[in-house]
Amino acid sequence: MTETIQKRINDSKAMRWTALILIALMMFFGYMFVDVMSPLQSLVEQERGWSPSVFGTYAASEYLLNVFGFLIIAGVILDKCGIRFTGELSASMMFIGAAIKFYAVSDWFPGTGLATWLDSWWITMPASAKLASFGFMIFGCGCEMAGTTVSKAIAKWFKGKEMALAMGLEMAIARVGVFAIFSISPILAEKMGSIAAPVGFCTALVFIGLITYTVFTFMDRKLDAQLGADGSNETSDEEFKVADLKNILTSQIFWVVALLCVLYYSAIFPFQRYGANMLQCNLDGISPAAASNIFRWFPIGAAVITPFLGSFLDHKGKGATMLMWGAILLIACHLIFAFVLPATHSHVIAYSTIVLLGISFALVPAALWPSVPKIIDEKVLGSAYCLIFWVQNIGLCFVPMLIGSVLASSNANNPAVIAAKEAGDEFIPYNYTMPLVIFACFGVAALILAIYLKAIDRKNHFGLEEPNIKA
Ligand SMILES: NCCCC[C@H](NC(=O)[C@@H](N)CC(=O)O)C(=O)O
Repeated sequence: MTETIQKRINDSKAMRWTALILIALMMFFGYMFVDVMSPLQSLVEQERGWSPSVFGTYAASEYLLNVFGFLIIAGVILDKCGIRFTGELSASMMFIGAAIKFYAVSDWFPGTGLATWLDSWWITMPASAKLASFGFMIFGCGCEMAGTTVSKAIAKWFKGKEMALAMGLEMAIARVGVFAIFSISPILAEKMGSIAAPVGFCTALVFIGLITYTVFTFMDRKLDAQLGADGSNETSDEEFKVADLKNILTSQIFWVVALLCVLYYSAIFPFQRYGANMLQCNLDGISPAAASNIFRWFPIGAAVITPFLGSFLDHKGKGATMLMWGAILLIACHLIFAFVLPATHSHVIAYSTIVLLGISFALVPAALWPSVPKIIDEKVLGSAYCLIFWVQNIGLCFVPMLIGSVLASSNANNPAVIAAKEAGDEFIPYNYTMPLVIFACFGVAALILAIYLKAIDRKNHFGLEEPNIKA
């Protein structure tokens, strides 16, 4: 008998890819909101009086509650209440946080009683920055919880199917969002004459994300009805217990993956903040805009390649090997930036290293996130994703501060930097060798963990090297 019977909603290609688009849109708009103010730093300083250090405090606020334990609670909520409730909760938190931040930077806020009160303490931090940081903190909790919920949702909908491709596409769509907002945000701010305009625009998009996720929950309800589950814990027959967290935290492979994740991402996201300036410092005479133009190929390159690597992983496997190659490329790129670029000032080397780094940034995320369901029991998958994010967020919160202080101390006696500062120049020609060597060291540690991961996978047969789709 050759006839195939479609049993469940996710057996239909059209339905499962529609589900993916609906949930990916929430992350697309979320990632846009995260970076909406990143290209507006000098404008925020002019309009609202945020100094660079105020801007730094505001940027760190996104991670604050997550680092102090919110992500652990988020994991429990996700495994106890399921992807529908947690997704709605996170999308709502993203919207509420975004709306608070929009109000804080809007013209309606100055002069209110709240603004006067917020201005009366910690006076170096303007009232608008305090309220915006509060909103961004709530948004950050929602966005990270959403990131893990989406991974668990994809694992549920694409189990035994194109799971890595789906996760790769979701990340690619989110990266396109970052790329898009870096171009749109300054244009909107200029055309509307206010930084509040792009923030308001992205707040509206976050609300649309809440709607698209709500539509997905109806599809997911149908899948659960077909699975015969009751909807409270959709992916497992056994009920999740908080005590199960102990099993994750005492699992060796969990720690290998979590540490690999924090080390790798600590050499990527914090580098993203300095990348354009690093290129400007090493390619004589190039403008900030020209440096950004080279640098933007990094996330967009990763976005293009990630789905292909995801598809490769689905059909051929080799997840642990991909993690190793991602770490090797990361080390090579940071060392080229540290030693070869300052010696050659070559645009060709700059471009090719950015492309190589983009390939690394595709290899590791494409292999890492779909590997988690292979090593962690389904009923604690949400908690595992959240705990990995938690460890990662600690790194993402502190590494930028480490890099900033290493950059300052390693340039304290740099004659070119001293001269530029004395002359009041806008452009300070920093030497980035030390921060880049630190990034490369993170890569070396990640590579050692990737090699170890491959070895324990071979011994314990987790299936990290095997394809997701069995022929
Ligand atoms: N469903 C998404 C999987 C994770 C994607 C990953 N993002 C993160 O790790 C975030 N925690 C980063 C952040 O905190 O900004 C990525 O590769 O973007």
